[in-house]
Amino acid sequence: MIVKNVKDVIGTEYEMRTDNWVSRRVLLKKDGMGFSFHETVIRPGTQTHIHYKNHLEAVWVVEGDGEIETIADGKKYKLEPGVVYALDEHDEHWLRGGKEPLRVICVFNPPLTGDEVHDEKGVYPAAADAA
Ligand SMILES: CC(=O)NCC[C@H](N)C(=O)O
Repeated sequence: MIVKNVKDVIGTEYEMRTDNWVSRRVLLKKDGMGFSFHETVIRPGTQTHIHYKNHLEAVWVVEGDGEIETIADGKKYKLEPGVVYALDEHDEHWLRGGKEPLRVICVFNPPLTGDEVHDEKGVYPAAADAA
């Protein structure tokens, strides 16, 4: 069995920090679960273009506020604690932080290897490339 604490990821190579978000990647491909499992905090007032062409992601909002907008149809969804969204069609979207830090728990399938950040098109590389 694997038991970890997110506190042990903070400040390590598995905590990715960008201008718009910080992601603490607690379970990764190396853990052999078939998915990766992260805590992400989106900084207030930021806007991130995301298009996970190589992954499926589900997101559970636990704290804060924000918004997601799907680019194909311009639909906007308010993000608040309890909201879950799943990018089941690799949906290209804008992720916006609100007034308070937006804390979410996310799952990626296939799992991230650890150091992925969005490229200029909002994509994370496929796991084989990232390994
Ligand atoms: C919700 C979302 O996709 N935020 C960007 C970071 C991502 N959650 C990650 O953990 O790499």
